[in-house]
Amino acid sequence: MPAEEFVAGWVSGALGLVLGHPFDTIKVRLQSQNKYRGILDCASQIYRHESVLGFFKGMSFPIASIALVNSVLFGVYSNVLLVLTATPYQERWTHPAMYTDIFLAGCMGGFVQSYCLGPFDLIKVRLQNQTEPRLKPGSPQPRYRGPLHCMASILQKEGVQGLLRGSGTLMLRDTPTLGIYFVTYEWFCRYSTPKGQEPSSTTVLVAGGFAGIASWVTATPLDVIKCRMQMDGLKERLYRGVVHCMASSLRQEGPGVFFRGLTINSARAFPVNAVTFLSYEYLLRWWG
Ligand SMILES: CN(C)C(=N)NCCC[C@H](N)C(=O)O
Repeated sequence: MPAEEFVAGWVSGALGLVLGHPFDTIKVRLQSQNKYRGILDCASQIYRHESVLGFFKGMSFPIASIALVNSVLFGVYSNVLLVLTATPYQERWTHPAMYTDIFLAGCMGGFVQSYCLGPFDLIKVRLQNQTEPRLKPGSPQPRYRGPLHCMASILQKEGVQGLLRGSGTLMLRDTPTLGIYFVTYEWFCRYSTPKGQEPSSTTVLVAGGFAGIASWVTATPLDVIKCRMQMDGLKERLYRGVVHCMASSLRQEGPGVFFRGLTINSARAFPVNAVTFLSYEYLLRWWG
């Protein structure tokens, strides 16, 4: 089993994560709170009330979990593709796989990844949605003092089931969109590279960026619902399930609700996934 693919997935995911976290915080706030007028308003409110640290709320847990999550995604993807095509990584560009195999391997990676990601993502979203400034003495205490306290309070108040809140929606979001992610990446690399050659660094960067955008554009409607399901239960239970959450969000806010955070998701997706794919490819080439 090629273990390098798992390690490369971890390192590349961590680089992308740090770069993209401030965008991610703005997106989560826009999707689950109605008090912001747009991206700039949200960013300036975070900066004014919570300082630059506000953008990095909830980052420690994703950093700790990215080792598991991204290595699972890239490791499962590469190994499923290896099983489907019997072509090792080194021969990927000389014997290109069929797009259906790439899509299936990506879906599988997304499906398995979502099982590991659920509780970490829930804690991240809950922490990102806390608007209390961290360092101001005398200001109200936030509900959660940090990721471990957040996890303990969820377990205590909402039970083990509480830690899995939103996980089903996460799985629905990630399974097809990660298929789209890898297909877009491969398609762009092949389109911009002469047959049989390895793509250049610029091609890998741009292909990774577009793969990120394509996957997030298609993931945004379920991303909004996932975010709402994860915040549900904090004060009162508003939704009876995914379909009820979709229907009531649509009824109350119109179809535009499913595209909330789309611009920021796409703006974040390009640099994050450009860096992720470039470091992934380089690490694997370096290991030979
Ligand atoms: C749910 N979707 C669309 C994805 N997970 N797409 C893959 C991008 C992964 C990358 N770590 C990122 O956060 O952009």
